[in-house]
Amino acid sequence: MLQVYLVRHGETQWNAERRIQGQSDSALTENGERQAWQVAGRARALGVTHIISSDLGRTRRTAEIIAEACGCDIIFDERLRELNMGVLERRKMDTLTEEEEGWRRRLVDGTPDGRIPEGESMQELSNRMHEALNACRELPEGSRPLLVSHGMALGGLVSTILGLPASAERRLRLRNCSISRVDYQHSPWLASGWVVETAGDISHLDAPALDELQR
Ligand SMILES: O=C(O)[C@H](O)COP(=O)(O)O
Repeated sequence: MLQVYLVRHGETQWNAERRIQGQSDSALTENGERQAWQVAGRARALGVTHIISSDLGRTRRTAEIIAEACGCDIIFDERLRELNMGVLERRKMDTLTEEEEGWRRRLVDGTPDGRIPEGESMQELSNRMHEALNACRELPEGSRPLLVSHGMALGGLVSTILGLPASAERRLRLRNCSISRVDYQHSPWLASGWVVETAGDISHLDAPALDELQR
């Protein structure tokens, strides 16, 4: 059985300011760095052997901290990037017009073909996330990989493994530096292929991120 750990990056400046990131970027806050060290300790205890990360700055920094704790190299994979949020990237949520908030709400509420103008749909996001996850099956026997990615990207991946539409991803609360685990297996008791073992575990963190307290 292949066990794959899924980690969302640490809290960023824009998470704390409630500014939309998508494939734009902002640095980890001090709290985000601390969260990354805490999840890194958990990853070391879990025996992680490979770290595969989105190439955006916030995931890159989180992956570097986990790699230092685990003594692994990092493979960067752009398929693990956050949803492209088109014209709304870099905008503060409380400055959106009614029309813009409507585009965002359609994504959050789970309209299957919702997309922000010039952005990506949840199905497109989920397809590339599955490709990146399936690439883990090529790693040597006994590997225990950890993917570092983003809230909507990981939410879409876990939702679709559960058989929900990719647009159901906002039904999952995947907090900064939470760990989820998915297994590739052929147990007689479970559906063949990927199954979800845990989603959104934050028991290794000593405090939730600022943006999470506001939700
Ligand atoms: O602002 C965003 O892009 C998303 O809502 C959250 O993305 P993140 O997981 O990269 O913070």
